[in-house]
Amino acid sequence: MTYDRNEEHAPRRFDEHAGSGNMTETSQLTAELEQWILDQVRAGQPPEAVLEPLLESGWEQQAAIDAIETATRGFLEAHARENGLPAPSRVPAPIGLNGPSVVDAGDREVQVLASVRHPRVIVFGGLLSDEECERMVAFARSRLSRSATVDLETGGDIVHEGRTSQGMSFERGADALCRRIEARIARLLDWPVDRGEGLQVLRYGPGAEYKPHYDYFDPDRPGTAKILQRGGQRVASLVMYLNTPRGGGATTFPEVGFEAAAVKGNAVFFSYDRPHPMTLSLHGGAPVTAGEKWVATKWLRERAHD
Ligand SMILES: O=C(O)CCC(=O)C(=O)O
Ligand SMILES: [Fe+2]
Repeated sequence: MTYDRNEEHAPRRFDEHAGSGNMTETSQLTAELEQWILDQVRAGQPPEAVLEPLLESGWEQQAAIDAIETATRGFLEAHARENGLPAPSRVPAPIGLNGPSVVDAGDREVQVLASVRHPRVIVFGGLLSDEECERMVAFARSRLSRSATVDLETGGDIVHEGRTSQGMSFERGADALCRRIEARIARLLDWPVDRGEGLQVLRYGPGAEYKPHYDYFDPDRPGTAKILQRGGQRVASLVMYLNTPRGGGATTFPEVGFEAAAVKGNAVFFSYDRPHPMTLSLHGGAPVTAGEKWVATKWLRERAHD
């Protein structure tokens, strides 16, 4: 039995697992296929190792992903319960491995520069135009300097104000530029605009860094339950580079020795299907060694964040 539409293109690897014989005309999650998928998951195969044979057999990518999700959901939930882990959530999954090199993001074509399976990381090229980056920086910079003036006038807590002046948050849909970028991100990541938080802009001066951290909310902290009422957990992050620092400033994933270079207009996306270190989503902004670094971060939630 195979799950091909076209036997001539039957991939050998899949045939070995599935045996040979009848050919199905359409992509269907038969009981046998469901069992085969579960066998792969139980054997510890990564999702791509399950997906690829289906794609090679002629399945549409989305249909194949849906079939794998359906087949594995119950198993993964039970596995999580038995091992004391948080249950996995659905996450934005914009492309598969060895997918297209260019993705249509509606009003712009975005390049796929690099991709890692675990942690799930994708580096995008040309997500923002130079002009969009410059407008975001100009807008944020004037806000930051204004807040510094207020500090001087009030003589407020300098350390605290100094920290907050390094960042500013937009409401979602705050202005036309934010709306345009948010719509593009929603299309690129196939994740609705209303499941995104407002953009957050950060500025790192020379020597500044963001120590490795997780972006999800720690389930063990007392304040987390209240945060989760509005849209659930964070399940993915998109860090967009608004300039190219003269030195340093990469986004690092220290557990896997991977870093995304900060290049103006590019972005690094990473997802984490549960609030747990097993996602390997620990990441940080490495020290800026020369010049400054500006980023805009978009966090994606499980549900609508209204
Ligand atoms: O600046 C970076 O490269 C990382 C930023 C980040 O981790 C965040 O905004 O949560
Ligand atoms: Fe982060």
